[in-house]
Amino acid sequence: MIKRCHEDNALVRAALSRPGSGRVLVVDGEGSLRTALLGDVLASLGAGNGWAGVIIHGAVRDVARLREIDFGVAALGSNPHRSRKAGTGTTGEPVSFGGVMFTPGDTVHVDEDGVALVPREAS
Ligand SMILES: O=C([O-])CC(=O)C(=O)O
Ligand SMILES: [Mg+2]
Repeated sequence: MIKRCHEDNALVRAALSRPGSGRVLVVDGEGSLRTALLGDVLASLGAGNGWAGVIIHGAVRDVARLREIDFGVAALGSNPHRSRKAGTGTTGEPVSFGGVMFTPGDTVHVDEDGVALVPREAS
């Protein structure tokens, strides 16, 4: 989980550089569609490190290539602009967006229609 990485994807790269063990990285980009928090390079990095995918409350880019990578991507939209690499945000805390609180250990189901969350207590 990455909280409040507004138009800054340094923490996304850092997280996807570590072993994913089949997990989904949840990223709270505070809903900004002005810069992309992930593209094909970071998606390939995550796939290579065993991440199942990402849920991004923000934008991505390189969409045509993302479709070819075995890595799930759910995002609000796309934008070709790059993000800052300053390291804004925090890692590991619960994050909340779209009226949903994501807590480490929850299960998520994602398809083309959207995201469904199964809280840890219910699974
Ligand atoms: O480098 C970035 O900031 C995002 C990107 O385009 C990629 O991951 O391919
Ligand atoms: Mg790229």
